[in-house]
Amino acid sequence: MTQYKYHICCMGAGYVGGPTMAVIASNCPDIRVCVVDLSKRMIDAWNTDELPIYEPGLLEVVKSARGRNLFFSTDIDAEIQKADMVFISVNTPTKTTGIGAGRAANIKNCELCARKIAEVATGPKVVVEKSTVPVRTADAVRRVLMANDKGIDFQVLSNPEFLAEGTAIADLQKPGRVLIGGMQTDKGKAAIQQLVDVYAHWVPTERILTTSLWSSELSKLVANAFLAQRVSSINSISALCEATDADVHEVSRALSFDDRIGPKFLTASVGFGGSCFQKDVLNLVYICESLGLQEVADYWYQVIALNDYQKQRFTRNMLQRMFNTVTGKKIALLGFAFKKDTGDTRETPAVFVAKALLDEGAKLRVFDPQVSREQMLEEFDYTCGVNETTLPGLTTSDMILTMEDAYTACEGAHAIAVLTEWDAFKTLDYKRIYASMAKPAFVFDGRNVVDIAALRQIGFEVYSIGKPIQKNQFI
Ligand SMILES: NC(=O)C1=CN([C@@H]2O[C@H](COP(=O)(O)OP(=O)(O)OC[C@H]3O[C@@H](n4cnc5c(N)ncnc54)[C@H](O)[C@@H]3O)[C@@H](O)[C@H]2O)C=CC1
Ligand SMILES: O=C(O)[C@H]1O[C@H](OP(=O)(O)OP(=O)(O)OC[C@H]2O[C@@H](n3ccc(=O)[nH]c3=O)[C@H](O)[C@@H]2O)[C@H](O)[C@@H](O)[C@@H]1O
Repeated sequence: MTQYKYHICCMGAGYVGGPTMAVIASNCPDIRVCVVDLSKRMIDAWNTDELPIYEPGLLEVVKSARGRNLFFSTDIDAEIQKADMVFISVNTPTKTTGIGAGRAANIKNCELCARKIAEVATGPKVVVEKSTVPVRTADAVRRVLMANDKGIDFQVLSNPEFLAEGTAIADLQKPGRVLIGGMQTDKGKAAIQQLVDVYAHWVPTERILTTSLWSSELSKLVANAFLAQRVSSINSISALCEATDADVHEVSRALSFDDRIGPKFLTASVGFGGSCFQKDVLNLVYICESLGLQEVADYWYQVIALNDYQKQRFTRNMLQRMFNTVTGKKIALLGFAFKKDTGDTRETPAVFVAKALLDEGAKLRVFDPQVSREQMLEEFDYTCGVNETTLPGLTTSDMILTMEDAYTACEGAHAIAVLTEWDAFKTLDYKRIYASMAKPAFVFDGRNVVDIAALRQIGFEVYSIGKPIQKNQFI
């Protein structure tokens, strides 16, 4: 039987738990890592080569360690008992009801994990908050754990994750930084060191930062808020560019040469999506409001308000350019995921654009290389309440068709809306697409991926975020 130096259990086998633990296991053959989840479906999929999430390079990493020192299981109690260290990597979505609804993060799942650990543990453990949580959640986790009546010692650490979907493996293999927060007591420092030792297997120690628990928890929320703020900032400028014939790409580039600003996160878009930016900024807003810091809350809330404006602005422009009606018109949506190289659709701007078009009576033909029809319809239902019962007299198939490829999606369409920046959309045969579409044929590019000049040459009427508008094309 293999002897492991250390045992890790991770509760939550989602976008963070799965890839993070796979990378730990592949870099630490001396550590046994087991990822557990309440969802048998997720665990079963992790044990096949049809992983439950799409992430470039993930399957190779999983295969390199699965069965050696990486395991996926639903036997949560047994795996917690075996572990020296338990990561909590469960979802912390925005609350939908009760106090703080629409703002506060729901940490119910984290608390349930802490209760489960306290219930089944038979020896001391380091418990690591990997989920993104409101600042001071570690205190709640610690109190739940310490309320066990077995006299077991638990140390709680905060180790927020900074990976981005689509680049998760690269981000995990070569992280910009690993952040570990812990109590500044002897036991707390010893626990911090245990986690440092895990990451030090492959991360240079100068990139492993240690802080207090509260600084670590808060830094994660603030990092996402700063990133989201940059996207909202450049998106606000995209509206100004369209009004002045400036080009947002040129403006971004000009900014990026200033070292103090830098080149990243300056790409204007139809709006940011994903499961975290909105959730985490709203959570920051809620925390500030709860602490009576209303001006600070208002400041950060603008990041969300601008993002909503950007999504609405995109759809309003489509409507206005298409003679103020899309009723009965076929519209091809290219892309549905919230960004390229992922199949994740949580908070995707595509669903908001799609919902607004459906409200106007459009018929949607959607293509995304990584999103199934089932998942799209789930997203419509979850985010906008659109389902068979809310489309009176219609089935969802009357209004939303998912297509095999971009070409069939565009056949007979009046307009194309590019909503995810998949590389493949840059090199489509747009001449062929143009020939198959109703005329005038519109392209609304929410991701600035198409070659505007080339498409205009073919005959398309093209509108891209933050780009000079082509005036009087048909006059
Ligand atoms: N998705 C991302 O790119 C990133 C997410 N985060 C944060 O990481 C946390 C997890 O996010 P995701 O992995 O995206 O969520 P997810 O929804 O993909 O996965 C969470 C998993 O936890 C499981 N779970 C829930 N309660 C459980 C319990 N009591 N016991 C065992 N399993 C349980 C669920 O069944 C689900 O499979 C969130 O707090 C999120 O804000 C942080 C950085 C990046
Ligand atoms: O906490 C999290 O969940 C993660 O949130 C983001 O990662 P993610 O949401 O996966 O993806 P991003 O690359 O940040 O993109 C978020 C959204 O912003 C949009 N975006 C991003 C960059 C940009 O310049 N413009 C822009 O519109 C993307 O298209 C996407 O819709 C952060 O980048 C991660 O560091 C963080 O760990």
